[in-house]
Amino acid sequence: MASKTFEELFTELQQKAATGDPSSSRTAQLVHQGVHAIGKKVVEEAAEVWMAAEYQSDQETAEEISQLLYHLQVMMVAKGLTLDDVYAHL
Ligand SMILES: N=c1c2ncn([C@@H]3O[C@H](COP(=O)(O)OP(=O)(O)OP(=O)(O)O)[C@@H](O)[C@H]3O)c2ncn1[C@@H]1O[C@H](COP(=O)(O)O)[C@@H](O)[C@H]1O
Repeated sequence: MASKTFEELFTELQQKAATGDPSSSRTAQLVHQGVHAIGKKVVEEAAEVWMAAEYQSDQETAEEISQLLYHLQVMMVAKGLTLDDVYAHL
């Protein structure tokens, strides 16, 4: 059972970016650091998804995918993009 949907997480991250405290919110911290730092995390998490898919369990792969999706959403928030901006290309 999912604890939250993709859309619910995005709404939460928009709020964290706007009002969150970087000392307690990972999202606020990353948005404060900027696109360069977020981009490095996106690439790191993408590589971890690849390695998990090849060499680790399905559960570990799912966890890595969740971390990649989180960092992609943080990038969207940092750039001021909405879910509709991305869905328009699906
Ligand atoms: N879903 C996530 C999520 N997924 C991954 N992460 C972050 O990504 C990290 C995983 O990356 P790594 O394995 O590289 O961890 P790390 O080595 O400690 O990372 P670095 O500090 O080295 O960059 C985790 O430790 C978290 O900091 C997340 N941080 C937050 N969320 C959710 O985002 C929402 C807002 O969170 P806050 O902004 O922290 O309040 C909440 O619902 C959280 O559950």
